[in-house]
Amino acid sequence: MLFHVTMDVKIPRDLPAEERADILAREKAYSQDLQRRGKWRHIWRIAGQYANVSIFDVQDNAELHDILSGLPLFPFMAITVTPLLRHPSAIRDDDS
Ligand SMILES: O=C(O)CC1=CCC(=O)O1
Repeated sequence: MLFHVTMDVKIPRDLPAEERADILAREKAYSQDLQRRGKWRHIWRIAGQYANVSIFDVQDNAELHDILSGLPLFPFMAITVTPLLRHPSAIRDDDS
């Protein structure tokens, strides 16, 4: 199942710099592992915002929930999930 996910990041300004750096490093490693495993298909920065648009390819809602709630930045993000399905006019074979 494919999901479009928007993550809007809001890290508190008073979070100690060391803690912030540690969370960001863990977030990057977590994301890149999921990308290598084909679960996190796309990640795009939204221009001008500390936010991203991502496409996830997972078994079901529960797997997506587990992945998103395991994000090191999860406590500091507003997340919006939109389920996707193949459009009948799509011509690319790898879109479903
Ligand atoms: O910077 C972001 O958009 C938040 C984020 C998600 C995965 C990652 O590496 O950073």
